[in-house]
Amino acid sequence: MDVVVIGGGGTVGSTVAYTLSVQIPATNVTLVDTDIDAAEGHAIDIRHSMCHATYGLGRPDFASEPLGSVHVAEPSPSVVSESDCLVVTASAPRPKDGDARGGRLTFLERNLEIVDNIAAWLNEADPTPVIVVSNPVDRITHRLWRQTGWPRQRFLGYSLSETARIADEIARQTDASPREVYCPILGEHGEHIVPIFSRATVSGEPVNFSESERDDIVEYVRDVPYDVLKLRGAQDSSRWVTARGVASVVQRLDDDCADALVCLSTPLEGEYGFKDVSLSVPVRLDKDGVANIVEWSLVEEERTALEDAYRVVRTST
Ligand SMILES: NC(=O)C1=CN([C@@H]2O[C@H](COP(=O)(O)OP(=O)(O)OC[C@H]3O[C@@H](n4cnc5c(N)ncnc54)[C@H](O)[C@@H]3O)[C@@H](O)[C@H]2O)C=CC1
Ligand SMILES: O=C([O-])CC(=O)C(=O)O
Repeated sequence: MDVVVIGGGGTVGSTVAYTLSVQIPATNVTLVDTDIDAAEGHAIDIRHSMCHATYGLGRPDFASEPLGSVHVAEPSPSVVSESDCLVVTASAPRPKDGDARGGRLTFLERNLEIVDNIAAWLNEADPTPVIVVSNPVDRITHRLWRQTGWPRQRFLGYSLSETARIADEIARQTDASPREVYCPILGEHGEHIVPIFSRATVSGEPVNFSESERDDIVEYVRDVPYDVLKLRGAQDSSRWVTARGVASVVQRLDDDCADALVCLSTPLEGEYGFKDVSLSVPVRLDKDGVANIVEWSLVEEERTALEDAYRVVRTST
């Protein structure tokens, strides 16, 4: 599989490249970045890390598999046309107040300019599935769709770290393993997340929380990326959970795994009664991106929260 990471010289982009090299060793990754030296520095380092696999150190099974590579390239439509998917992590540096809760929105104006620049060279290329990571992800996904003119089915805004965070918190509260927890999240990647507790399960069984327990869980999910930022220093965002989630979406595109649903942000044109907005909703994926959007029936509280997310995101898109 050939994956282009636009913003690949940065924290998340380079970690996506590394994670792909471990999770799907045959992947060829191309890093595109305005800071070409940073991208080259990461490409060399990750290529060296892959040599551990060729020697079979610790993972002899890799030795017989084809190995991909990691390279840099200048932005060009041909790089994109030759790829199976794009990951967009390009971003302005985090603004001063961007490490406080709600900080994703502080990137909005500068990242809209950045994706407009990217769209200007992308739209000469053949439409390719795009996983958008740059924040605020729902608005940036929508803008990139509008500016490229590619089919909306190609656009997948990445919001799955919140699903991982809620699984971790529910596991803690119920004394279960996070692997046994399922609680999908719709809505905005931000303050207006909409956890679908009515579909939550632990070890395959429905789970009930009181209103105050639900509120505590949601507050944890809203707070924790900013706690992580502050602990590590404001320029180091949640690279590990994000990169692993993005690599898993890339893998899912490759698997053509039609039946399993995943919640990602994609442009809506009437689904859930919304249009002119991108929000996370359940989608089936195929190699071209969104195969179809699934409309779940929601309980009243979830429906109201989703409508709030729509109003907030749409007015600033
Ligand atoms: N959706 C999610 O779950 C997450 C989103 N993010 C967001 O992802 C973005 C990237 O985060 P980091 O990697 O930590 O930032 P970073 O600052 O380390 O990396 C951004 C990279 O984009 C490059 N860049 C800027 N303009 C460009 C352009 N026009 N073309 C190509 N490259 C360009 C920069 O040179 C830099 O290397 C941020 O907006 C962040 O908020 C981060 C973590 C999770
Ligand atoms: O605010 C950020 O850059 C990080 C982010 O979106 C996340 O980790 O979910």
